[in-house]
Amino acid sequence: MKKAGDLLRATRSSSFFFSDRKLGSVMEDASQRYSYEPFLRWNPLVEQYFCKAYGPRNFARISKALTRPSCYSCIRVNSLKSSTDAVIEKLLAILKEKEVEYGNDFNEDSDMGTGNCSFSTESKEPQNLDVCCTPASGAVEDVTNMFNGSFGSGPISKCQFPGLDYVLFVKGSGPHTIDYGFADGKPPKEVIVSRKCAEAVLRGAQVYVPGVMACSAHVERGDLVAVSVAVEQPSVDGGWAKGITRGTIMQGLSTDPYYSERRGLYIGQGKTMLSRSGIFRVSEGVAVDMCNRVFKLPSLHDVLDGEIFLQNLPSIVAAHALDPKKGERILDMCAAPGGKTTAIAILMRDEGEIIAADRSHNKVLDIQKLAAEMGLSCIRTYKLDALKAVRRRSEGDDTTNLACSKDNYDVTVQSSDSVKLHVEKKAPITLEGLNADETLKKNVSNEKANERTYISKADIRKNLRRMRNGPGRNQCTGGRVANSKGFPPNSFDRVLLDAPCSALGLRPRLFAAEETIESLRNHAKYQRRMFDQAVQLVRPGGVIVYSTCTINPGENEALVRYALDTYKFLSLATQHPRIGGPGLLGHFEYPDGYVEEWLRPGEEELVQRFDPSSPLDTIGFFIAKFSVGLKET
Ligand SMILES: C[S@@+](CC[C@H](N)C(=O)[O-])C[C@H]1O[C@@H](n2cnc3c(N)ncnc32)[C@H](O)[C@@H]1O
Repeated sequence: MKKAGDLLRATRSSSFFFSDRKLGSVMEDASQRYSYEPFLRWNPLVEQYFCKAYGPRNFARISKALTRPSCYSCIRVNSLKSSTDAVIEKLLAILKEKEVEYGNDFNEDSDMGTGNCSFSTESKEPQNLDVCCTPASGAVEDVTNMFNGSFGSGPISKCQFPGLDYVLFVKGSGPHTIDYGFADGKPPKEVIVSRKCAEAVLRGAQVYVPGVMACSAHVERGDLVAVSVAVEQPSVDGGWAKGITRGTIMQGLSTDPYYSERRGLYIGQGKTMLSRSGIFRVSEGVAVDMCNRVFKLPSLHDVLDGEIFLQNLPSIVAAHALDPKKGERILDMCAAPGGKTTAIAILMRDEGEIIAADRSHNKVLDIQKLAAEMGLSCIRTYKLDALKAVRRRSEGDDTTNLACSKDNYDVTVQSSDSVKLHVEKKAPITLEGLNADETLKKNVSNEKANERTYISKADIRKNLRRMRNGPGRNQCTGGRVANSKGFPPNSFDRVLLDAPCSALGLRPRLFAAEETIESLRNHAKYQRRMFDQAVQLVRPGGVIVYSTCTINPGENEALVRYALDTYKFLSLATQHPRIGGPGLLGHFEYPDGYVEEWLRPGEEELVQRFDPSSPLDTIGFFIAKFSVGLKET
């Protein structure tokens, strides 16, 4: 049986692994070199584990899908502020006005040099709005069916799933073949960016100065450059290294850094906003204005503040699965930046109480900002370690206090009228992460990874501010955050645990080998401990929804198995809407003899597993919903 890695390598070999001796020669096939055909590297044991879970072919498909962005942007309309039709109209006008068609938001007046990069409808790129990205499965018809043909000839479509007509899809396109201007053996001028920068660019961002690793000699402002990415490579110590010094000059020769490794890793063409020396002299700002992208997704981050929220479809479905009712008391245990919290609040028509907690002070501020932006008043935010979310008896009723930013004296206090701050007493200065479990913290770096999908407008504004003004003291935005000591058992009608996880479902991803079998198992341990807290906090008769954005069954099906085997009063509940696929049955035996159990027959249809390679073309995501029966005393 061929392993997924073998299959991937086999597909890749014809274009990627021909002799290095040919590289740099005029004989080199430019269409192969200057293409986007990434290959996702995994830790070998992790790859084996996933091959067992999915089968090698499926895993190869999933792995491939992860290297690409979804072929559409998903938008949730704030139905308390606007109507879906009104938003469609505004978005169409915005798209037209800015000519932000499929990521080509670069026609704004520019004082750049000449270059042939400006967007026009006569561009060489296909402008056919009906051309979606090739889904990983290759089944364009399936994607069209998924949208029930509702895109028609326009770029925006309403979601056709029952109850989700306030969700909009804005079509993107790709992968596009780009002519990088390789002529007569003369290589184009180039810019190499970091992997994280490249992943952001594939999602529609520009290349910012900190993301540039290397650049051709003699690059001037206004030059057209080919942008490629330096992905981590095996290092001599057996780990992975970036292996490129920032500021390296490229000569267009095979001796350039990562020359062969960058083959097939070209993400587009752009116009430099600074000269080579400028790029490495300044610390912020746009370095390359991407004008010709491999994937074109409309850039909608900065529009219709408060009226819309860019959110992955499975996240919206997770809020629905919780089925919150007006007037209920809901806990969102790991809530920042508040995407699901605000979705829940809107489903409750802003009536009831949502406790939105996160362990990070600054991220709690982000929830506040988002709630304020969306005009939601039923959300109370707290800084709380979900591992200590159940209040111990000895801590009495003094549930919360006020934690201020580290340099509170120097910053403007930001609070919002529409976000209730439950403030009972002024607290001493609290440092972020003080409560976090140190051992687990060492092993689990999920928080950072997870941040990547959830980009709130607050984040974008914050980043823009930082670009302009620098990070500021302690990188702290300042503001008031209520510090919680936890909540009494059985005090919530419903609990959402959108757990920090390995984030191996997020797209696009160009490197996955940082996760080992051990780190994956540590994520799972962390999640179980959080789940234990959720079980105590929800009342009998209540509901728990558990979700992750990873494809790892150890953090998904195995958590469900743990929950059902540990707490006999829990049962899996049916979810509405049901859009994802079934869960995984079976088990996996680790080399150390530990057997990880997944679902048993009959349980698989009760969870939702979003496969990134399926025609839905979403991120990898998992949702389980539990009904809580009478608890043992
Ligand atoms: C997957 S993200 C949550 C995304 C959020 N639910 C949304 O939809 O916008 C996981 C969050 O868990 C938080 N987190 C990680 N460890 C935590 C802990 N021990 N207690 C509380 N929050 C934690 C992270 O700060 C991160 O914001």
